[in-house]
Amino acid sequence: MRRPCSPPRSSISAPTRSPRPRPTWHRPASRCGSIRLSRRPSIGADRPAHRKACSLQFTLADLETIVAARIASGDTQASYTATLAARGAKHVAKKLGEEASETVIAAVAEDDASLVAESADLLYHLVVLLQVRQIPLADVMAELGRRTSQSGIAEKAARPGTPKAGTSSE
Ligand SMILES: N=c1c2ncn([C@@H]3O[C@H](COP(=O)(O)OP(=O)(O)OP(=O)(O)O)[C@@H](O)[C@H]3O)c2ncn1[C@@H]1O[C@H](COP(=O)(O)O)[C@@H](O)[C@H]1O
Repeated sequence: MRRPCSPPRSSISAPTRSPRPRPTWHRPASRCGSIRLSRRPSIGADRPAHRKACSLQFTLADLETIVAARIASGDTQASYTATLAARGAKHVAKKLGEEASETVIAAVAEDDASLVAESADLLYHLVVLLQVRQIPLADVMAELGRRTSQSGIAEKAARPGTPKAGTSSE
């Protein structure tokens, strides 16, 4: 599990009893250490995204940019993303499934910080999987955007073979 930025010393609270404490605080931009950056140009290209991350305006599109650069670098010595991608879509999908399970466990049995951390792991692995399959995140966002024209309940009711409201046996 990835660690978030450490807080300034003055804001560190007493240790919790949670087996996997995951603080949600964030360092000021100049001290942020949540994202590892290389000095090499290919990987250092995501420096603007790092600055953005540390100002709490980070987006999934920013993460996609970093992930794409790491995969393109092919640097399996320095990059977990490159290592993950090199093992192929099946392996990334398996990791995504594990992260999904950990997110579910965090949702039902752990604290908010754990759920936030597991959710970040889950989204990261999803972004890597989409990149490995060469599917732009924009395609997923477009699909989500398309769905805003209809409620989930209306969409489900419109599916062929779905019983009309009030006629279900459940
Ligand atoms: N957001 C993430 C991120 N979230 C989780 N992880 C990594 O995902 C890995 C898997 O987590 P697990 O807890 O499952 O660890 P594990 O079971 O020991 O993993 P395995 O060795 O079995 O694969 C860990 O190494 C985490 O560090 C991430 N690795 C990278 N990123 C982002 O990707 C960028 C590039 O990272 P690198 O490719 O490593 O340079 C980073 O700057 C971040 O922005």
